Amino acid sequence: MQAVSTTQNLNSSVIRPSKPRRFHQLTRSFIRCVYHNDSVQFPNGVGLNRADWQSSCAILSSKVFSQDQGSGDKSTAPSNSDHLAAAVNGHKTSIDLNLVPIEKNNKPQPPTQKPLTITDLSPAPMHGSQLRVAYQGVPGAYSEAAAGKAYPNCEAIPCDQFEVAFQAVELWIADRAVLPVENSLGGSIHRNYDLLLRHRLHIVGEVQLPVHHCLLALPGVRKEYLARVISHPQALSQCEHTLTKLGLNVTREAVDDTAGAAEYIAANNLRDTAAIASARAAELYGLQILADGIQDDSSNVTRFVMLAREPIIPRTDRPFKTSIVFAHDKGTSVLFKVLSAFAFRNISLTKIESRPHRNRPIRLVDDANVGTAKHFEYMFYVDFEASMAEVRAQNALAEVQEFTSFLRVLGSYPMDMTPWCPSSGD
Ligand SMILES: O=C(O)C(=O)C[C@]1(C(=O)O)C=C[C@@H](O)C=C1
Repeated sequence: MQAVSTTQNLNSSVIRPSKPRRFHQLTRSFIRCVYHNDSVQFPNGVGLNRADWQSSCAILSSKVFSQDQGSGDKSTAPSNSDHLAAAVNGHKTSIDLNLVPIEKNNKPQPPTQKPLTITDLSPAPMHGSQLRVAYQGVPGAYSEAAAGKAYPNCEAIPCDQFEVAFQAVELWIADRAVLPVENSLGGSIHRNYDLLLRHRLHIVGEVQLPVHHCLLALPGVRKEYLARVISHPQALSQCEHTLTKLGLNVTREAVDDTAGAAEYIAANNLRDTAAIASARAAELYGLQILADGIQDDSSNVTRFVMLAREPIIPRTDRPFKTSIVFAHDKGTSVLFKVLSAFAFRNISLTKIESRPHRNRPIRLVDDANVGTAKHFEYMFYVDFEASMAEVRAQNALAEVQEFTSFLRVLGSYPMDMTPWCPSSGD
């Protein structure tokens, strides 16, 4: 299974990339030309004035840049300026979301497009005008569909890991990344929360995608022949009860993405294995649909965030959401105070998530009489329903800053307000 094993082998090298000397030199000259006049030009032609945005949210830059937990080791994680690195385009992709070759005789050609790996992240010329959007997985993955929903007509760039999608944007191989952060059945995708903190990309939007799973197998295979079901761990957990109800006597195996599971079955002609994946993956890899709509809940939905190198300028003429992450020195007792900064201003929280504090996971409290208490320390991620262009949001964050030792705004972005339509199978 190419995509799956590649991913696992690359894990350590991707997280700690080595930076050749030439990389730094290119980086500096490129920054000079992009940040001319202190304004940033997006590839789509939209100009941003950084001063406007920075003053409008008036946030906390010294804390923000000094205390990022994952990137604290500057020798290994790319710095902010490194992220605006040289124009690179070593990865030539050809696939269009709507233009996947499917032959008339029902013998589909599997897509030739390979997931981006760390070796593709090398400098090369700038790209053309089509927005290039990195996602994790191979064609047919839900993340690819989310990229297409977020940016219709984009060029979707498959990446073999979440981290590679982040790096693709940082290295200008892609203009945006679209990554899952939570699912209505499976919960949070913690890896991406951790990566948001470690990298310097900004959340510029969100998109919610109804996820409709199918059980796929090679043509002619019947459910009774199956010994194994493979898929992304989230997809397996989203279908857990239905698999049991179908009476399948199968082992479950996790792989990197749903469509990759379908591709693997087709490539290896596995007649005892089924994949949980989309109907589009069945079409792409020539599998049949044994069961349709096997998610445990028909309103199964995954929320994705769109990431860019620069923030968007927050507005007040439509509903906005803001995502922050913070930590504090005084244990969880501060949490109530932080949350009340929003409650007092009638700002609704839509999500709160905690992750272990990497640099300082445990706080010891010694009491001579009873011993040593060991408290876990956390990074808290909060989404709230307000734009950073609103004074109440700015005031709330100014107050939050009083209680916290670290605070970073991950992004202030338009809420996905598309009408609700549970997964229908397309
Ligand atoms: O494997 C895929 O197809 C993905 O896009 C990944 C992913 C996830 O990470 O949660 C996305 C949406 C679904 O919830 C299941 C899997």
